[in-house]
Amino acid sequence: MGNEPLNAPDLHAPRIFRPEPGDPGRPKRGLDDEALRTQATIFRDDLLAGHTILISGAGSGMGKAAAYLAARLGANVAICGRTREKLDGTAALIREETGREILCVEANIRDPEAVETLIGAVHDHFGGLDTLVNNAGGQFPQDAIDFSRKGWLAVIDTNLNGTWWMMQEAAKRWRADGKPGHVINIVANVERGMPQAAHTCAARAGVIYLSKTVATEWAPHNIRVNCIGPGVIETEGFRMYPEEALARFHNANPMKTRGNAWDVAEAIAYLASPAGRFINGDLMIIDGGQAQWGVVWPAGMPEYFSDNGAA
Ligand SMILES: CCCCCCCCCCC/C=C/C(=O)SCCNC(=O)CCNC(=O)[C@H](O)C(C)(C)COP(=O)(O)OP(=O)(O)OC[C@H]1O[C@@H](n2cnc3c(N)ncnc32)[C@H](O)[C@@H]1OP(=O)(O)O
Ligand SMILES: NC(=O)C1=CN([C@@H]2O[C@H](COP(=O)(O)OP(=O)(O)OC[C@H]3O[C@@H](n4cnc5c(N)ncnc54)[C@H](OP(=O)(O)O)[C@@H]3O)[C@@H](O)[C@H]2O)C=CC1
Repeated sequence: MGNEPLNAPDLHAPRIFRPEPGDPGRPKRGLDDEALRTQATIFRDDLLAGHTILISGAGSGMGKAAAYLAARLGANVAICGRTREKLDGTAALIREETGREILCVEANIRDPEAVETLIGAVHDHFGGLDTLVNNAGGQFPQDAIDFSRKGWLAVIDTNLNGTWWMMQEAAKRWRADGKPGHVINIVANVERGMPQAAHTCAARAGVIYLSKTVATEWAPHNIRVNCIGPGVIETEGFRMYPEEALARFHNANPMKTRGNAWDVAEAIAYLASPAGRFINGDLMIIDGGQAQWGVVWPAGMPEYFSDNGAA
């Protein structure tokens, strides 16, 4: 697979991709319900019995897979997102496969009052919360120089502020109740930066160091805080990227492959289980080695980089 530039090498031409509503003519991506139903797991059936887990953005992708796996392992599951039908889809899958009911709350994590209500609803419904998974988030691919102010703010507000409102609110409740707690923040592999994803890179780096900091501050309250940094994981979220770019996403890592939502769901289950009890302030990278090698230009590679700089 070559690394030809996707766009004409005009340094002044803005690279913009906006998916059409409904994605006409585009393939569905990620693990569908059928695929989720048939995933095997190494974990025992009752691993998370009695454990309450709240997963944001669980109407699709990694959040949905994580919610489904947690329910299979016996957890009390609460999920949130902005779109009711997507949340209902996750609840229906879980009901059909496990017979368990989950709590679905329509909430925008950018709204701190909605977040306060959400955390309260989980406590009211299940009598507490053990693990919060901040998975909701996203971005669009664009050269940073062309970001609109609104676009920059949307990505920062979702991925940094939204994550913070959730973790702070959960921690306040844990402190008030004198209960232990655990936060898992889904970020991204930002170690080498991310061309055409600078907004999310800034937000995720913020979350990683926020997490490392409060992992210490909140240790006296028995609250652990960890991050998971996925590399290129094929999900419904790939609709944000043009097909020509997606055809090259495997070049992001030396395994030359894409991960899937189950890879991340199993890592979440591991961290939430008793096996994770001494893991705190960590960043678990699940990226097939992207931190060491690989290149992706999700909005099109500028000609300047097209020979890949290989010696
Ligand atoms: C070393 C190797 C590194 C490799 C790096 C590779 C990088 C590729 C990453 C691949 C791996 C990551 C994959 C994923 O994360 S997949 C999951 C993605 N899922 C999503 O992104 C879905 C959620 N995303 C969103 O909801 C939106 O993107 C957003 C976060 C912006 C949500 O904001 P909001 O709900 O407010 O959305 P709006 O549509 O109203 O947009 C607000 C403004 O944002 C600007 N905007 C939005 N879309 C685009 C676009 N496609 N291009 C340019 N600008 C955009 C715009 O200003 C919007 O306002 P207007 O509509 O009024 O103009
Ligand atoms: N897939 C990948 O390769 C990678 C993904 N990530 C990150 O992992 C997380 C999961 O991604 P993935 O499963 O791939 O993508 P998806 O787009 O499938 O999932 C993101 C979910 O977040 C929800 N969401 C977005 N904004 C908000 C908001 N303001 N409030 C509440 N919910 C919101 C969306 O639902 P709705 O729009 O209905 O609210 C959606 O269900 C994201 O943060 C993503 O950026 C990081 C690195 C790589």
